[in-house]
Amino acid sequence: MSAAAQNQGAAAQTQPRVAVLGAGSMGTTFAMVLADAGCDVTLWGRDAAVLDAVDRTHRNEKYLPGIQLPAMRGTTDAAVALKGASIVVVSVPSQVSRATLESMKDLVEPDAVVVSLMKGVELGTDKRMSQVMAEVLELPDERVAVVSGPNLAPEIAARQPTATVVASRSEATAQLVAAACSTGYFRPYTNTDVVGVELCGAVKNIIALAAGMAQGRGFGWNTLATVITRGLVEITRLGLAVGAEPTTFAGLAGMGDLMATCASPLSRNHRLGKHLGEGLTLTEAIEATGGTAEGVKSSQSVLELARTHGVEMPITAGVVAVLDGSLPVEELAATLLKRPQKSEAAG
Ligand SMILES: NC(=O)C1=CN([C@@H]2O[C@H](COP(=O)(O)OP(=O)(O)OC[C@H]3O[C@@H](n4cnc5c(N)ncnc54)[C@H](O)[C@@H]3O)[C@@H](O)[C@H]2O)C=CC1
Ligand SMILES: O=C(CO)COP(=O)(O)O
Repeated sequence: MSAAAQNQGAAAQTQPRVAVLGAGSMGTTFAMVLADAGCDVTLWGRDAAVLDAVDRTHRNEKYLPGIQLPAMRGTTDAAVALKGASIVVVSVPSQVSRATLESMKDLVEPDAVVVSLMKGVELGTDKRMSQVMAEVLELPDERVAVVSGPNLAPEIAARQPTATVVASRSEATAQLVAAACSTGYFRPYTNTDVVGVELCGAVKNIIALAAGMAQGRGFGWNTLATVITRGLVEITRLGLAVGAEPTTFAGLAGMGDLMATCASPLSRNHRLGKHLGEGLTLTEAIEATGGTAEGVKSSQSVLELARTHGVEMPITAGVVAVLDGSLPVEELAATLLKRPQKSEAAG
């Protein structure tokens, strides 16, 4: 089926101009979704060879090998990408989002809606990505949105069906972004719970590291199901403490993304955890995994955030301890299982 035939988005009628910042696997994939949905897309990144190929041949062999992209522009010039863009999508690694946005803040159109695809929490400030974007670009709530869900980039790039959540405090903004990225294979649902949707996306990466570690140790489905289920309890506990809506956790951004990321070897966080479980050092595991595994750094900021709010997150604390070398990975399961007995109803 052609991209045009797949397009079911209202965006096709309006052709919003969209800048996507970050030409890695997710930035390029979401640029593809937007273009398939009828948007006029410019992808920005730092690597001239990558962006030149995107511009001329509509391919990004470095991050999406074998995928033919729809027509879009590629550039390393942020001014070119941002000029006239009514929607700006940010998809760089979370820990460089502030510096990236600082360098472009004067180029963003004054009424543009800014959308985060990033699933991390900033080290040092413990801020979610929408908070970083709003702070740097001085955005009101109605110009901020986040997209999060079970969205492994290689599967979306193959145009396999999935759904996602577009969250904004403004329902109108969520609807605008959802219309811009709605295709025959990508179905966005709207939500106004930005805090919950964003935290689910960041914390599931840490739980996926733990799931990968379990797999690397040779444990099977019972262990995986336990990590996923108790991981969701941790996500819910932190989310509720910082003001998220209870219904978000069972949704696509919560349970949906947790399942995809914990179960799939396509997840970098899962793979990195597995390498650690198999006995690689952190440096070796990062090297062997490739790409951005947000949970490595965000585990520290999420644990900080949890401590600030008096929330217990034992899996996250265990992952942090394995990553900083204070807990051997072989001892993670025993450390978690020997904690004092408690009622499941206590959450
Ligand atoms: N890959 C996936 O399946 C999904 C990723 N995400 C999120 O998307 C965000 C981006 O991840 P990916 O695209 O997957 O990562 P990636 O590792 O594929 O690409 C990262 C991109 O950021 C660029 N970059 C690195 N440092 C930079 C800097 N200082 N300034 C500007 N650009 C810089 C790299 O050159 C590369 O183009 C992450 O927060 C991730 O959690 C969300 C959903 C799915
Ligand atoms: O967020 C993702 C899927 O929804 C991608 O997970 P990884 O960042 O672990 O690859």
